[in-house]
Amino acid sequence: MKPFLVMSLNQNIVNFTQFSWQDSFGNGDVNSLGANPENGSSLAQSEKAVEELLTQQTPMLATDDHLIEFSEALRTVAKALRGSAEGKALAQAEAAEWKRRYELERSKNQELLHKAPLNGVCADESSSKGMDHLAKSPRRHGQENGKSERYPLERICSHDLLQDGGESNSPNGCNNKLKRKASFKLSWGCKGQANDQHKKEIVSFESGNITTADRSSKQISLTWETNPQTVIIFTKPNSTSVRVLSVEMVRWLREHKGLNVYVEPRVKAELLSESSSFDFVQTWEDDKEISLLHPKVDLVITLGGDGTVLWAASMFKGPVPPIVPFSMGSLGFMTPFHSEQYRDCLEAVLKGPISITLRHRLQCHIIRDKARHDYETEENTLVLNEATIERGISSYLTNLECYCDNSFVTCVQGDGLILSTTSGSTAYSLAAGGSMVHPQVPGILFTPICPHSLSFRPLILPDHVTVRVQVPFNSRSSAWVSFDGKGRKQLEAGDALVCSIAPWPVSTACQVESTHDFLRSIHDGLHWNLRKTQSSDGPRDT
Ligand SMILES: NC(=O)c1ccc[n+]([C@@H]2O[C@H](COP(=O)([O-])OP(=O)(O)OC[C@H]3O[C@@H](n4cnc5c(N)ncnc54)[C@H](O)[C@@H]3O)[C@@H](O)[C@H]2O)c1
Ligand SMILES: Nc1ncnc2c1ncn2[C@@H]1O[C@H](COP(=O)(O)OP(=O)(O)OP(=O)(O)O)[C@@H](O)[C@H]1O
Repeated sequence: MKPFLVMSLNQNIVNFTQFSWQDSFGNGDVNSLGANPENGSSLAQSEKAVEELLTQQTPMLATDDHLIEFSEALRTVAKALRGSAEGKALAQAEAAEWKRRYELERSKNQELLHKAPLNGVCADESSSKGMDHLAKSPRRHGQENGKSERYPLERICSHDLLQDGGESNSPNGCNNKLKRKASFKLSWGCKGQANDQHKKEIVSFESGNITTADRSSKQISLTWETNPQTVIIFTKPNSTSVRVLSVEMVRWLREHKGLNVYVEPRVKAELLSESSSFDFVQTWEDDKEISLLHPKVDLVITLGGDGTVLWAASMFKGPVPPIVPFSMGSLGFMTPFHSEQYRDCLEAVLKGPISITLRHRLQCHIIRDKARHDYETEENTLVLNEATIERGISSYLTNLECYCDNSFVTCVQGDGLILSTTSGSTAYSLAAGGSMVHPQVPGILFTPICPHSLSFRPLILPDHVTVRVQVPFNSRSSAWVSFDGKGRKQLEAGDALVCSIAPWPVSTACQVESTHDFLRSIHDGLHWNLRKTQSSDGPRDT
């Protein structure tokens, strides 16, 4: 070893190594390193400096294996870090542009609101459709109960984000004439409480006293600010009743509601085989194209069971439009709407306001041991229910090392482990002994499958953590991971699955409201705690 070289290198790489080791687990504080675009160039310089330093040193002996390995590791770290900083700079530039557009749009809205205080018109509506039309509309924001209300500045309004940025050139008609999505606002409040501003500061500590100012999660209500124009329908395949209903629903949405309708390619073929009059229905060619549709789609409708909701959510790798799930399966934890009453339900949803359940998703990322030096890694997968890591066809116990924010949790020896969202708590996790958790409780369920230990109880972890599950190098067998029961992938020794809460939840429309719907689903779906009531004629405490 050459002490001088090691010292110089250490001075140059101290930050690199800290960043890389943390970041590979999804926990690194990227801001501390890549907070400004200049970091990209300073990191490139550091990388160059490392290169120079390495070439300036006295020639290494062939026996200096450690040193060679160390310098290779350094180059990899520097390369990864530079890529990360460049990505960050790009994202920041994009965020700044969005902020600028937001500010511009907001001041335009306020100006227009000021000019038209009597009808409470949302600015972009007035510019796109004209005041006359708006004055006639029965559902103007701020006019409910005859009141003329100004928007609270803190409201969350979708239209700033969802303006249609560009036209797709899809051959299947994705380049439709729509200019923008319907805008809506979300408001938070408990029953009977007029508070519709969500306070960001949940905990205050004025004068040294810690108090909670607000709940982190509340019943959320969605109010359309402009009329929804476009819906997308996902249907369970190979079901005659679903097929019959989809034909009827598509016709009704077009003829009675004047909506643009997208369906899956398979369904479009089915509709055309019914009648050529369905040629107005739009579709897409491959699943990548559908994610481009998000900026144009106001509402997603599912016809099927929970699996169809999972399927629909999986089509959106980023933000998901609100989903209206109709129950056409046997259980239906996430499908509160009755298909027989679809017209009334859709009328109510299209009119709004509606209660929604905001269902968190997990983003899952596989880190392959053999690709640990590669900057490019496998794509993230988003799950609405769970990621399951299990032994697959192997007859050996799984041996999974689990870490939570880099703290060792435990080693799972058994059939496997389920990392579930709270929405998924009533699915596989429940069958494996996990608790049922209200879907709006933020958290990650850590549920073992048939653990070979008497004391392994399931855990519920907070929503801010990152969980890493690793197949140790000395494991007797590999493991398999599946996502919402699909897309199974093998995890070999040294591979890891990293999961954290995704920034894109799935909002599903409620029949009544979130808690009511959840309780109804566990009563009706599972017959939870059903027992004959004990009669009162018997012994009593005196
Ligand atoms: N032993 C088990 O209970 C078990 C085993 C494998 C998979 N699953 C679940 O099946 C899901 C995939 O569903 P699918 O419909 O594509 O497959 P599927 O057709 O095999 O149906 C699985 C069942 O799970 C129910 N289900 C799905 N999500 C649910 C939820 N969030 N709450 C309550 N029940 C739910 C469905 O209604 C269905 O009855 C997986 O995400 C997993 O949770 C359960
Ligand atoms: N549009 C779709 N395209 C392809 N597969 C789908 C689609 N919708 C649903 N599926 C798959 O079909 C399967 C069954 O769907 P779903 O759970 O909705 O119906 P179900 O099994 O009849 O309902 P339940 O489980 O409540 O009885 C699921 O595995 C789901 O992934």
